[in-house]
Amino acid sequence: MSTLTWTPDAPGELLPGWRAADVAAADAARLATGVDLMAVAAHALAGRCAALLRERAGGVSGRAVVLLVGPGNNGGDALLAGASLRRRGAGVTALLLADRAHEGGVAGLRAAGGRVIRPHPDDEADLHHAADLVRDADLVVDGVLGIGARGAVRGAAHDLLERVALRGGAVVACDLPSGLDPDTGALSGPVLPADVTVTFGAAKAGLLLPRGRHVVGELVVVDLGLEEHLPDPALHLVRDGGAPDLPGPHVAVRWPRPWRDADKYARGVLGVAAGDDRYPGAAVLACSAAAASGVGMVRYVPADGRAAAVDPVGPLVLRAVPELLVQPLADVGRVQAWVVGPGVSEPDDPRVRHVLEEADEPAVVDAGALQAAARLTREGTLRRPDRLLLTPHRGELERVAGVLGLERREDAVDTARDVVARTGAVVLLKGADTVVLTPEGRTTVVPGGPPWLATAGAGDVLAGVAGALLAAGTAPGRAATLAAHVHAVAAHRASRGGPLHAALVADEVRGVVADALGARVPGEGLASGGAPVLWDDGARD
Ligand SMILES: NC(=O)C1=CN([C@@H]2O[C@H](COP(=O)(O)OP(=O)(O)OC[C@H]3O[C@@H](n4cnc5c(N)ncnc54)[C@H](O)[C@@H]3O)[C@@H](O)[C@H]2O)[C@@H](O)CC1
Ligand SMILES: Nc1ncnc2c1ncn2[C@@H]1O[C@H](COP(=O)(O)OP(=O)(O)O)[C@@H](O)[C@H]1O
Ligand SMILES: [K+]
Repeated sequence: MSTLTWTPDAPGELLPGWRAADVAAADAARLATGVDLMAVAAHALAGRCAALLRERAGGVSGRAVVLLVGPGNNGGDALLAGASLRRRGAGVTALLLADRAHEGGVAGLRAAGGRVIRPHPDDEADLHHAADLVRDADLVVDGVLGIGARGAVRGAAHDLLERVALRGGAVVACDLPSGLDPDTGALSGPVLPADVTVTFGAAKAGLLLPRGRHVVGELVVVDLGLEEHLPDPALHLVRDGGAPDLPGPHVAVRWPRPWRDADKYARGVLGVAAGDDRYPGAAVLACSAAAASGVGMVRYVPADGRAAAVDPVGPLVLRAVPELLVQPLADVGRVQAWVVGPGVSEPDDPRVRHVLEEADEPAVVDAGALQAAARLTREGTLRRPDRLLLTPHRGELERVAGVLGLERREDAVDTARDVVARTGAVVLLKGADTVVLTPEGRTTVVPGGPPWLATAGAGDVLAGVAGALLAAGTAPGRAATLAAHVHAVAAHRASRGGPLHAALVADEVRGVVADALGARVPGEGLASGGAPVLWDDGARD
């Protein structure tokens, strides 16, 4: 599977993505100014195809290019790019896979000397021949469907894609890989994973969402001058620092830093209400990760109101983080934020009740506290939802949605959006990639760690990192995005391509943050440079 990178090296911390309808409307507005958008799009597409041919096949002239052409303008782009490649000496064959094809495109390719074939959808020999052409090509341009796509690819294109889906040669997707839903990234039917996706005018949201991201390859966004015609983006993707184990500029700019004469209380005290006799390790992991993230102090609150002297979990936590305080619920000192739920197995744990029903500080609500948050939402008694960050994985999200009585959705991101709307809290949806959704309607996709991160306790580490950020005054939405990114980068470092366990991820967190803060922030010199930087209040999200 390819991973997504994007070119040119766009400035900024986040890559925005838009809904197909918004891009189509912007296209129309721009077309009305008299610009030949298709010519610009096809020119850029041909340029990237030529570059890929040079990289992969040693040149353009004499190389075999096959165009998969659908009924609309997407096929038109591919045909015109094919004409350009033909003029550069490539052998270009267009396979027309629908009952109609862009007329100007077909004429342009023919005029340049390209070959045009229309395989009969019911003729086995025709399809067989077409599949052979695709398999033997140095480069395939996927121009079957673009933003006009509705559902899985149908007809001859479907049958052909099914036959060639696992071919080895280079694939360039025109605007988007056909079969990928431009809004949700859902893949239906056969899809040719692309080495490069050349997308026009603006990145489509589906190219950045978890399900779509992995068939996009390198993403090239062609500037069509649409900026002034586009509304706010539907979502953003967080960029890394150039490699998965390097933190991106997002962290350098937004991670809270202590000012010069800060003290431990002002820097943020985190209460951790996690772990019990069944799951003591969750407390260790959440506290270790919080300490590694730069919190001023951790107060660990054991189960059942037990004093430190008799609680069996306290000594384990103290061994991992000697500087923390073990304080039973009745005696816990002031905190600026909470982590509640990791490793909490009793639904009636008094710590959960305290944090969700009595406390007013911001809180990360994870694992054993999620259903209680849902139940209290239903009963209308959940306190300060706008200061809560819910961190479910898919299974937990389903259960939360069930308690809330929400309609079943096919896509977990849609379910998460419904949970945000119903609870008024930020939701961080865990998975191979992480998606953060806020009540203000902001959706941020954070590229995940390696699949090795799907391991017990990894979520406890994430909760600790996010809790430290909340304690420092970072708003829940921003804390979620920062924590998920640092967690993923730390996991890449802990893994180095091989197995990891959760405690190793917590160990890497400190180095990831240090590297991010040592990095230069564009226009600001050294990120940590001299002048006091106050914990900010999240207003910049
Ligand atoms: N609008 C513009 O000005 C620009 C459009 N451009 C290109 O035009 C594309 C959009 O063109 P269109 O609106 O013609 O849409 P498409 O080229 O995506 O094709 C949509 C057509 O395919 C058919 N179709 C839809 N879903 C199907 C399915 N599941 N299986 C089989 N056939 C299906 C429908 O008949 C529909 O008319 C963009 O993706 C982009 O490549 C670019 O040239 C840039 C400028
Ligand atoms: N396939 C995967 N690839 C990468 N990261 C994953 C994958 N599956 C889960 N993760 C990440 O691993 C962590 C698992 O958290 P969680 O399910 O809460 O585990 P636990 O409850 O054992 O701590 C999350 O950060 C999640 O995003
Ligand atoms: K396409």
